[in-house]
Amino acid sequence: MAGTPAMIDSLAVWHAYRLPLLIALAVLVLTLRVYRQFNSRSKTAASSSVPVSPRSQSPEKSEKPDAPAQKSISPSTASPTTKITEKPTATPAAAVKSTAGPKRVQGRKPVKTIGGRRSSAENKENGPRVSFIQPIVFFASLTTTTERYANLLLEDLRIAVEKQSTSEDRKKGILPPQIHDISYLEFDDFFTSVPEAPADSPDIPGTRYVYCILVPTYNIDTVLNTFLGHLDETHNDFRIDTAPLSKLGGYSVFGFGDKEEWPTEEEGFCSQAKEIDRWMAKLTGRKRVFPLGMGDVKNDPEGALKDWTNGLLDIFNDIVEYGGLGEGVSGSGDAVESDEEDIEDDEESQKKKSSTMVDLEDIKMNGEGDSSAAPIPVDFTTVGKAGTTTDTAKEMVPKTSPTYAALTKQGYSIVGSHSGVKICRWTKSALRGRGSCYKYSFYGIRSHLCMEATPSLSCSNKCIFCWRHGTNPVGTTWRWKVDEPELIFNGVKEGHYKKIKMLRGVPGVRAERFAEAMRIRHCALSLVGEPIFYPHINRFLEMLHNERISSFLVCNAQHPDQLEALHRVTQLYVSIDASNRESLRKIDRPLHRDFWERFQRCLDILREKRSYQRTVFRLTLVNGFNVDDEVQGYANLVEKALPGLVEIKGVTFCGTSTSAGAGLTMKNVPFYEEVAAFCVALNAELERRGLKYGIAAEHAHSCCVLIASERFRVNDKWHTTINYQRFFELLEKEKADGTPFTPEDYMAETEEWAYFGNGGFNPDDERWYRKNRKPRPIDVAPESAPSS
Ligand SMILES: Cc1cc2nc3c(=O)[nH]c(=O)nc-3n(C[C@H](O)[C@H](O)[C@H](O)COP(=O)(O)O)c2cc1C
Ligand code: SF4
Repeated sequence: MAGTPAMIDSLAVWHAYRLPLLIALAVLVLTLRVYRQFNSRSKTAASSSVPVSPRSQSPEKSEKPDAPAQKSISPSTASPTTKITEKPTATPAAAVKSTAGPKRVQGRKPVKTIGGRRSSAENKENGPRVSFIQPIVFFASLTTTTERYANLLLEDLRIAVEKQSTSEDRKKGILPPQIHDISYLEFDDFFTSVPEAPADSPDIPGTRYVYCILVPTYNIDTVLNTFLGHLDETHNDFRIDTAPLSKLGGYSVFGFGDKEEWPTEEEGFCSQAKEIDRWMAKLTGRKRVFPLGMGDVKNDPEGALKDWTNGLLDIFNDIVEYGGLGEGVSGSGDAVESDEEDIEDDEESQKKKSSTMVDLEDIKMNGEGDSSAAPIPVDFTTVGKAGTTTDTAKEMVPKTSPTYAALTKQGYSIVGSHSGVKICRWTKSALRGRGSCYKYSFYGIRSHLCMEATPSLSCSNKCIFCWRHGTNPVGTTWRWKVDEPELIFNGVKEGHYKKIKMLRGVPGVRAERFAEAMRIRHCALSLVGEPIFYPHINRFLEMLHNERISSFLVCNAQHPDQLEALHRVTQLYVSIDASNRESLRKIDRPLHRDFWERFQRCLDILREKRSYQRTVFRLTLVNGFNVDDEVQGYANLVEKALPGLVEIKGVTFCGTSTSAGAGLTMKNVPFYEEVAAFCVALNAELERRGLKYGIAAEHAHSCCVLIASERFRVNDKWHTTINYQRFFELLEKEKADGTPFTPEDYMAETEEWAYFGNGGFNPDDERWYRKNRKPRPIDVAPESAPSS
């Protein structure tokens, strides 16, 4: 059928352009639909048919009272037995109560973020910089004990206020405390929303309340149950933000209980204080400024309260000094591990999250656990010569280098240009009363008193099982700028304390352990790298000892000259990663060509040092690499160096690309039974050779066993522990008048629970098993990794 020319033209155009035209049309229709959908949704929100509550019209503004500011009660005006309840000036919640209708509460829902980190935007939400703290003491008391202590706390706070500068134009500080008896309290005034800052505060926008809550525990029905009910209800009320108290500066709880009747927390000691602490964490968006404190009414409760108060005041000063809670605490800078509150406390979410749940000790600080924090390999071996440590020498880890970024991301604090400090998982565990590392069972080191540091991040090996070697600089000689030991010493201490402080808001951290942790007692120079590589290692050690900080130094048996020149340490380790040349080459992948000769020389030096120095072999067993048929070889090495102690542990699987490249998998991680069997075999071989050793202790939790020389056996009892006080006395005497001393002079009896066969877990601590996982070798692997 023929058409008109115009029709034919149109058809031709249609045939030529139909495809682009159809696509354009489809896009247009789609865009219109999306636009309309979006538009209708936003309209629904704004033009909801649900009537707006009259109280949602910014009650703070419209109902702000003219009434005088809240009155501060000082102990002088409050007799110990007076029930004191100061009503705050009209608060948003108070205003809400005066009219009928559902509550509407101002607050901030905590933002859930990956890994518990909060964005800077969220931090801004916390409002302006905190310049003034207004402490409020809340207490409940049936038989007046807690009330008495609440008044002591009030007095201490008042003294702290008086000690501050009194100048009129004071820009920051602590305001006079208030006190309230929970029994007479209108809960809504304080525990449904945050009252407004007192009108007489010098800086209203910069003033934050901090709640200090003191409660006893009663297993009968009391006001505490009503109070707990209110906290629960507030948190779960769908009309109220889950964290309506997030505008607080923070909170902390102290409980009183009776250990005679309720000896452990499992049996109910201070259980209600614990519950309140958990609810407050949720309601405030995890703003625990100081760990939960607990006092046993039969055993110096006042002392425990004093320690807690001192800690609290310290934090108050930090808050006003730095304008917020500081790093690591929710609602402030880097909310490290803040999501733990949910992981631990929220039973429901625990169930939901069980498949992905991890234990706190596994969550490494500063993104350590983050797979994106993959190590960046850096190799410095091609540059420089020994001794080129002039001013023009390069920095080992410059701030701008990828190595610096990778290490800090893994949780190291880099000090100066070549030193580092890091908190180990056992320190966190000990702070929470969940046990210390094997060094507690073997040598009496409580992990929360121990600092893990190194003055040299560089190493001369590339061990297959090292967590960090891909990240670390390596080299056979020191050819970098050398930092002064003072700088390193002060820097590592500062870094350590800073990291400890970051843990104060973590659930379960015990107030008394937190306070103890603020005084370093031990230093493990085994973090990573090679500490004796640092040219001023002896001066650094002297600084540790001058502050009575014990020194455990681990070296990799590759630097005999430095080992020979090393001064006395509390305990000297040499890593023995294999029993023969070939195996050592495969495992340690040393950079020195004469690595075996160096290794042998180090053993000779160790043999010489053993008369006046505690010496240790540290063996790390890797199935398929250094275990099979090597008992004889290890016995040869022991026979050569005659170390005082032999620590044997299973390798920790680190899952880095390096270890994978070396063919290391979970199969290479020995089970504890395998480690124990190896120790029995080695011990038998030593015995067969007439060498006087025995299996002294174990820490099954970290897959670690200790073989000790009979030098440390007195009256049929092992003495592998160290009397640190005695060590420092002897050291100081030696320094003063040259009186030498031996390892036997400062040994102490090993605890029976640590003996081989008894498990090695301190019964005073709470054994903590990871949930929802079968025990596997990795579960019992201890330190983050063997370092050198
Ligand atoms: C009936 C009763 C029940 C108690 N229940 C517990 C308890 O479950 N856990 C606990 O640690 N202490 C418990 N206590 C001890 C009190 O918490 C402790 O004596 C506290 O100091 C009392 O403080 P108050 O004088 O301020 O009321 C209980 C005491 C009484 C009299
Ligand atoms: S694992 Fe090492 S660093 Fe950590 S507490 Fe024990 S000794 Fe100290």
